[in-house]
Amino acid sequence: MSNQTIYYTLTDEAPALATASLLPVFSAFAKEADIELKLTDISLASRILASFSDLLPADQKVEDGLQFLGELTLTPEANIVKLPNISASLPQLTAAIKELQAQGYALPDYPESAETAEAKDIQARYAKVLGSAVNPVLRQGNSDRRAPAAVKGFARKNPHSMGKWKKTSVSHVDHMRSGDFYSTEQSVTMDSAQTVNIEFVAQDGSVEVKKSLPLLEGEILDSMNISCAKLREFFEASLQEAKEDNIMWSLHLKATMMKVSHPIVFGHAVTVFFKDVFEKYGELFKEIGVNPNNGLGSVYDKIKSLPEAQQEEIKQAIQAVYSTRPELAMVDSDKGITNLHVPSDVIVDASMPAMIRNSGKMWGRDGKAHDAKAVIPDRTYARIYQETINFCKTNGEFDPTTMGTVPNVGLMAQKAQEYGSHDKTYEVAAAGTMRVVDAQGNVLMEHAVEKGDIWRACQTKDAPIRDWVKLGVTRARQSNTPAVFWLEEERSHDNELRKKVELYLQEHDTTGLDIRIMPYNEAIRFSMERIIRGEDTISVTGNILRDYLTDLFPILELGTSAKMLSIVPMLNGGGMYETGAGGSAPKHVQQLMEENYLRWDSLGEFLAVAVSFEELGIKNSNEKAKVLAECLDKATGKLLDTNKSPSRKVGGIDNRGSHFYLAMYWAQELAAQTSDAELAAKFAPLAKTLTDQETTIVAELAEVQGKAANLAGYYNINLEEVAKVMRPSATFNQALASL
Ligand SMILES: NC(=O)C1=CN([C@@H]2O[C@H](COP(=O)(O)OP(=O)(O)OC[C@H]3O[C@@H](n4cnc5c(N)ncnc54)[C@H](OP(=O)(O)O)[C@@H]3O)[C@@H](O)[C@H]2O)C=CC1
Ligand SMILES: O=C(O)CCC(=O)C(=O)O
Ligand SMILES: [Mg+2]
Repeated sequence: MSNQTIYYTLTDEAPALATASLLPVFSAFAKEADIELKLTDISLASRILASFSDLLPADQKVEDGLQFLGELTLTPEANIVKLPNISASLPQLTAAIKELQAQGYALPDYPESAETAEAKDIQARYAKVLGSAVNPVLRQGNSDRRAPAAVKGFARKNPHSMGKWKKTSVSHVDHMRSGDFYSTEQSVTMDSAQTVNIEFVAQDGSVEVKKSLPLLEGEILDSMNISCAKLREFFEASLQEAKEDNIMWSLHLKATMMKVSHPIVFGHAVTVFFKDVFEKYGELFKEIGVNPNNGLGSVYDKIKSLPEAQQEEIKQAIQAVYSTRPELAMVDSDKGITNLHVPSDVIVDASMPAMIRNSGKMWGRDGKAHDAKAVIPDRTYARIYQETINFCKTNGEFDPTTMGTVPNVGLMAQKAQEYGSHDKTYEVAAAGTMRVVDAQGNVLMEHAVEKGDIWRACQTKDAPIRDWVKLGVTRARQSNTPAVFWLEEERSHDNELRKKVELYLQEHDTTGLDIRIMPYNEAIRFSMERIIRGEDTISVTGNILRDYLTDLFPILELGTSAKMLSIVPMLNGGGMYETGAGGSAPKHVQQLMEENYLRWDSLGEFLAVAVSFEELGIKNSNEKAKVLAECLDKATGKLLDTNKSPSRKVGGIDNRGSHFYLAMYWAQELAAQTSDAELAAKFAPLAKTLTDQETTIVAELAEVQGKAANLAGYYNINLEEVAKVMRPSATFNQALASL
């Protein structure tokens, strides 16, 4: 493997479309510094194909890009630019399978239930692809996410819209008060390396070993349980309260990343909300394969197999429920898609900040925004949103022109905390006890459980914690900013973590630094009190708070988390540069298909690639790579200053136009710099051509807008076909080819 290789990921949806236009720019420039950008396909479609590769004919086999990159992350040479990918919910996974089957791949259907060995094998293969299956594998380091100074400066000068907050807003967060993960969490730190067993003890005393877990010395192991009965009671009470108070009801989960536990929670919300329907048609639904964990969409999908009259009857029964329940938040009011239709439509990290930015309102049936009860059942992290809402009610909305920033240092490496919980999460089949037993037979933790409860264990290894503390201190020192470790005395996991934080802080010179440890509510209030005074505060948090906060603050500060610099310094010395902190923006693809306009902002890619070049330059003493990086950063600054980022609507500059401007400014910077004469000479003609041809190129790009675009595939895109749509300017293409 050449050290001069950067692996650029091909993912899904909007970022994959953007790649068709942007990668040719990066590749053309990189080659002048002897850098190769290798595209590695980790899209949902390719991951499905890879996991069935042994069963596919030779011409349909694909390389397992994720496995390749996963191995690469463990080496010091790793230099990966990672774009957001779909973490597929079951409905998305089945849609992708269907598309691939239609394209001629003889893939098996997803088995709804798996009794035979063959079905079990198929299900296990698909389970590997389901949900957040990429990030936990590639993130072999902790996370450093921040808004670069140029981006923050731009947001201050060009503030995004912010919904007004009124003191009279009745929006709030509703969560369980008992029986959730928060109230049941137990945690231990292993004093020696050993294998422990997760066991289920039935009421008759029989013991079933669910799993053996090899643990390292110093590893933290947690276990916790959600009571199914209390969860359902909570949903019912919450719905009744919302109905009485005449407030919209809106569920916010992360069924994608928490791929085992949250779809089950989502399913309970669906069956409680539509209780009348599920009571009446429960047996029938079972027969036709309705899975409430896949949302109301599953009902509409599966009843298609029934006679028309019966379908109509069920549809009417669903409609009748709406009059007995509070108004339900909508995902797409024009199409009648509710918050309970598909588990991956409303994803809490992005959906709660969007609600808070929008005056605490969600969209209703009438297409208008209304105050809402935001339902986030488990209290562990839900409370930070209530605190933010309280703050906005008291102090009004945040002001992007003056507010400070909250960068994050997140514990994430080696599947830390909830990230690694999926293969240790169980929907309990019968009443009994779930317990963890050590090698000597001592019971380390145990929970009394009932049928339907959701029990899980999480692991956090010592080395990642030590690295995370170091990263927190380093960021505090480098940016001269107070850093707060968010740790809660009420959580036993955090108490174990805290001992290590206090220990490992001693390994660093912290003189002159402001480093604190605070419980979540205080930490967020402290950060927000500082933010409105224009002051910055680093949040040093566990994995889920990392995820939540790196959407929450960017969306309030910058309008989107796409503008974040997201670095993963890997434990083994390599680096992964993630683009932005958000997702793959499915809505953007819809707009491209309808009117050939892609509003995806590639700023995250620009920032990530600059750091990737810089790191490669440092590691390989490649001076040209460093010059490319410096000039790319300057070009990005200029692009912001001159307002050449994509606008939202047809007629403006879209993703492709912003790529052209980036290339033009980048070439201009390279031609003008004096540290590398060879590069300056090489890029001068390109800078001239692009500058001279600006009007022509912009016109060629604008010409295609406004008509439908055919992508020939949603999940399994053909990059050459997509390039026809995404590279419509012959003049620009020729200029790049001439390098
Ligand atoms: N790192 C990763 O791999 C991540 C992957 N995901 C995956 O992404 C998918 C969508 O998740 P979702 O929660 O809807 O979050 P997204 O971040 O994709 O979308 C939320 C909204 O943010 C705005 N947005 C996000 N990125 C950009 C960008 N680059 N340019 C302009 N606007 C942007 C868009 O708003 P508007 O419509 O107003 O333009 C978009 O509709 C899911 O499949 C999820 O699993 C999610 C998070 C991280
Ligand atoms: O892996 C995922 O599903 C989502 C990751 C995410 O949202 C994040 O890292 O911010
Ligand atoms: Mg996120």
